[in-house]
Amino acid sequence: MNEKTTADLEKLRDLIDGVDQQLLHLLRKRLDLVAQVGAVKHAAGVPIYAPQREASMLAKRRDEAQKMNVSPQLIEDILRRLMRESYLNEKDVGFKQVKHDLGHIVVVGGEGQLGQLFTQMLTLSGYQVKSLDKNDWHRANTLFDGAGLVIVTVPIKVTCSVIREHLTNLPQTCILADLTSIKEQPVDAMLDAHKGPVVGLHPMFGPDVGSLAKQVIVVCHGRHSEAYQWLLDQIVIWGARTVEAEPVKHDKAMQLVQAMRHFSSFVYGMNLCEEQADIDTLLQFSSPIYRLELAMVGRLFAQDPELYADIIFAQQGSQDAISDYLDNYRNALALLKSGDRSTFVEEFKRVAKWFGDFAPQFQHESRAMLQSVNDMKAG
Ligand SMILES: O=C(O)C(=O)C[C@]1(C(=O)O)C=C[C@@H](O)C=C1
Repeated sequence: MNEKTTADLEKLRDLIDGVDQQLLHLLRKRLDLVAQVGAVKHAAGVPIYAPQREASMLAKRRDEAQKMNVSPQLIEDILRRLMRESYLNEKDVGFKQVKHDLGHIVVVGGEGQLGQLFTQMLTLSGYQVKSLDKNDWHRANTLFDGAGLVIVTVPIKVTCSVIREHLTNLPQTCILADLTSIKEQPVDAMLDAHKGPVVGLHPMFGPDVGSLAKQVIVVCHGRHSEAYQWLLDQIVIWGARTVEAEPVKHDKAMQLVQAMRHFSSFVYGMNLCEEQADIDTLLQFSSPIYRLELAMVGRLFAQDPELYADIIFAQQGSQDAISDYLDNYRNALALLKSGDRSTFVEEFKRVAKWFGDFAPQFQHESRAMLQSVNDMKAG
């Protein structure tokens, strides 16, 4: 059935169409300017992401919006979305190459998704990148000859054996780095296998990010940091932020942030499957928050099970973190079964106090996310 309309409504809609078309022209104009910014940044080696510029620009536009009786949040949302577009456009121009006398780079596991992403970023920055995948070991010596940087990005379960068995004869000055999501064992293995510069990296994002702007890469220093400082500078030019961490501390955090988180999403999905839940019906009755939650769980099952098995099975300590979680779940269930509502409320308050200022901050952040989930609904 056609939507109801009137002649007056259609007249107004024509005017709106005109304004939207003007907006499109303005967007084109902005994109052209951003392309020029990209070229200037490329030449000067200025990072793609400029947080101070963003903050001052957003503050000014919010202020102006307020005076024009336009919602400050509206202009902020639009500008943030536009800046996301800028990161992608500026990336296409390429990046300034920080290190010129490096020799080539070898990505071990270059055919994997993360390997491909790093190959793309390094190539866009002017480096010569060669891939070494599982069927290429027979020509490893040729590939490593003259290499200035070797990056290991193979499944976690084989990372240490690949390093210990195959990376013991790299050129002395070559930098050895890895992108594994655990750090203690791979960094130890790299330090044992190679006597030159070593650095452990953990990109805190999946390979499907369009650009590295605002993304975080954890850096675990191994040896001779002065030799690979250029790589960290290069990463910053890509728009990412580097965060230094001790491998053991990093791995402990990963047990909670990754292994336990992914495991509970896995169980959530498994439970829906066991219950033979009808996802269409669930979605129909879903508030945005439930839809978001379902999307976060569902997206897990759109990806490679081997990858998640790798992450979840990688650390012995993850089992303890998951067992603790199960204990807490059991205790909370016992409260529910006993009908002890007041203790539940007390527990709730205790945890809320522990979250402190983060609780309202997360509420604020999630509000924007939930609104975008709602915006994306069609029909
Ligand atoms: O001004 C810049 O440095 C830009 O790259 C442009 C722009 C924008 O789209 O306005 C994009 C990314 C930066 O983080 C800040 C602003």
